[in-house]
Amino acid sequence: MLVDTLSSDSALPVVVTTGEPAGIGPELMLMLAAQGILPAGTVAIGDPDMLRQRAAALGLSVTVIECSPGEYPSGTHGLPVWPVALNEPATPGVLNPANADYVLATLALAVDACQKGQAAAMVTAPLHKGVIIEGGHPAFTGHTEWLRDACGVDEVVMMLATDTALHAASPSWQGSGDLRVALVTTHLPLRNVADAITFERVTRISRLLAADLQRQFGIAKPRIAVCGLNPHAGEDGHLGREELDVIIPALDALRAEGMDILGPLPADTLFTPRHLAGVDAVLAMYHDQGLAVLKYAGFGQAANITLGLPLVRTSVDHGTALDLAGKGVADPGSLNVAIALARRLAARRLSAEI
Ligand SMILES: NC(=O)c1ccc[n+]([C@@H]2O[C@H](COP(=O)([O-])OP(=O)(O)OC[C@H]3O[C@@H](n4cnc5c(N)ncnc54)[C@H](O)[C@@H]3O)[C@@H](O)[C@H]2O)c1
Ligand SMILES: N[C@H](C(=O)O)[C@H](O)COP(=O)(O)O
Repeated sequence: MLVDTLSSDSALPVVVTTGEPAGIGPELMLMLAAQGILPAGTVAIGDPDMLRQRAAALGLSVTVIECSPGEYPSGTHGLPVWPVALNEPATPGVLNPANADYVLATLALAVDACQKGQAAAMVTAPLHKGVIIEGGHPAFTGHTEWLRDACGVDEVVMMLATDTALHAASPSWQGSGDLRVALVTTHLPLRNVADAITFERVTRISRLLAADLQRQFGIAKPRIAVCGLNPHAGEDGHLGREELDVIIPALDALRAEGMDILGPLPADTLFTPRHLAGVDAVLAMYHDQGLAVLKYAGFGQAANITLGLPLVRTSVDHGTALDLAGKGVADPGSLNVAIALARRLAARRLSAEI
């Protein structure tokens, strides 16, 4: 399991931004509500009329209950929604930059609610980075970086984790337990990755990862396995010098501080059960190095957690899936995992007062 079995006993709701309105986010939320598996105290943030139209189009029997931000009804079977109005009507599968500000407004409302103590945690359904950029936000690269700036912190860490506890019957992940993968670099072109792997960055991200594995996941002394950047972790400098010049000195410095760090290890064999045994998290150097493995192991059974924030934020392990939007066939499993994990992390924070 990712964390202990604490369930949220906070009186505060967990808020879920419904994401890109042309994507699958709105219907995944409606599907969970229609299946009756949304935990009480879950509130959606989005356009109520869009959600009603999407429910009707998909034949989902869900009563959308519009509430004022900060309020939510208890004991009802519908989907409580804090309203944010679309700028223009949304069509499933068809992106519209005019709604970029709507998507960001849903995020701002969720952050505000967490900061004001009106919500215990926030969960984000997928947004489409490209259309946010085209909608007038050229520096936008993703929720993770946007939340870092919105919360006024210097650094955050993107970590995705499988949660087989919620999918005990799934055969897809045959490793030594749940897999957690954090990233040194996130959303930047592959061409720029090597230059972004600096001593400073590797040490900062590793320290944040270890601190939040302790603080949020209750792991007293986390063991972190670190990937090399180059094939065969650089082959002693013959296949790239980043390991010798940057990563090994950074990991040596972290070990000298008392951290339990393995590596750098060749990334192609690090993700095998023998190497993962006893490891609490893998630190990958770049997005697809780590997330391809994580998603192979548990797509639909994993969640994305932003570490280093003053609030709890989880998200799905997938994107807007425009090819599936409006069809009612997308898998809501990851959204379910993300909501359950947010509740557990919020409960842990509450009990530990962290
Ligand atoms: N948490 C997030 O906000 C988040 C996460 C990942 C990607 N994205 C964004 O989503 C957009 C599309 O990205 P992409 O095409 O790389 O990835 P994607 O996850 O949207 O789609 C990749 C493939 O997975 C399938 N898929 C995705 N979610 C699924 C689900 N719930 N059930 C079944 N199949 C599913 C899609 O149909 C597609 O074939 C991009 O703008 C990307 O940046 C956002
Ligand atoms: N890197 C994430 C993934 O592949 O699932 C995704 O793009 C979401 O990132 P944000 O949470 O930063 O939007």
